[in-house]
Amino acid sequence: MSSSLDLSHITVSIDGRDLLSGVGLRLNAGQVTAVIGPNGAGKSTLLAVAAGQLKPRAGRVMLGSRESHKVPTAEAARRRAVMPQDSGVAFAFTVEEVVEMGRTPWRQARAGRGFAGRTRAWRGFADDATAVAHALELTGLTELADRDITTLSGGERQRAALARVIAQATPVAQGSVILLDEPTSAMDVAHAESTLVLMRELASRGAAVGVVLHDLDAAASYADRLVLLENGRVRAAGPVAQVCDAAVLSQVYGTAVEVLDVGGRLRVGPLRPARAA
Ligand SMILES: Nc1ncnc2c1ncn2[C@@H]1O[C@H](COP(=O)(O)OP(=O)(O)OP(=O)(O)O)[C@@H](O)[C@H]1O
Repeated sequence: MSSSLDLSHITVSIDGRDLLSGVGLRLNAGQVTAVIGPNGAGKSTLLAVAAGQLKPRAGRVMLGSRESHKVPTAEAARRRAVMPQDSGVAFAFTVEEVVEMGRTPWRQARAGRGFAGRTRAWRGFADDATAVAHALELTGLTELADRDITTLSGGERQRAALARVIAQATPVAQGSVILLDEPTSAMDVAHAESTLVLMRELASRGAAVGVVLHDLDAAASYADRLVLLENGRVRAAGPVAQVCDAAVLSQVYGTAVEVLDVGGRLRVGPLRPARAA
C-alpha cells in the first residue's frame, strides 16, 4: 500500500507543553483514515502538521517520496487540499468566487509554463470552470453560486468550504491528499451523509483522505482506518474493527461507549439508558 502522506514521530510543543508527543499518521492512497479522540486530544494540531501549516518540534512529514517542506508551495497545494475546522470567509465574496480560490495553485502552474496547453502536465489539469461547476454540483451549491458567502447558514458555508477543497483537489489522482477537519460538524444529517459518501468517492478515485470526526459511528462506517488520540499520543491505530474496542473507547472518552455488530457493520456511540415508556 503506497502512502501519500506519512507523518512519523511528530512532537509539537507550545509554551513548554507537548500538544503532540511522538505521533504517527499514515494516509494511504485510496483509503479514508479518521482521526478520533476527545476534545483537546490533539486532532486539529495533527491535521495542521499534516497540512504543512504547523512545523513540528520533532518528526518528519513525507508528501509522497519527499519531505513535505521541500516540495514547492504551489506543487504541494495541487497535491494536498485542506479544509480547516474554521474555514469561514469574512469578506463578501460569492460562493463561486470562494470555490474558484481552490483553483489558484493550478492557475499558477499554467502561468509558470507560459502556453502550457501543449505540455504533458497540462493534459492532467481539469478546466477551471468545469472543476468549479462540478464542485458546486457535488456539494449541492449550484443554486447558491451567486450568493454572498457571508449570508449563508453555517451548514451551507461548510459545504462551500468543502467545494473549494474539491475544486483544489481536481483532478484527484494517486498521490492526492485531502485533509478535512470536522467537515460535517455544522451539517444536517442528509448533508453530512452526502459529504461522507463524497469523501469515500474521492478515496475510491485514488485520494488519501484524512478526516477528523467526532461522530464515532460515522468514523466506524466510512473510514478504513482509525487513529485514536489521547492527550497528544496515539492510543490505538489500525483497521476500524481493531480500534473500535468498547472498553478502550469508554476509557479514553471517559463515558460509556458501546460497539455493536449490526449485520456485519459496527455501530459505535454512547451507551444510553433505556427510557421508561
Ligand atoms: N496555539 C495554542 N496555544 C496553546 N495551546 C494550544 C494552542 N493550540 C492548541 N492548543 C491546545 O492543544 C490541545 C490540542 O488542541 P487541538 O485543537 O489539537 O485538539 P482537538 O483534539 O482538535 O480538540 P477538539 O475536539 O476540541 O477540536 C488543546 O488542549 C488546546 O487547548
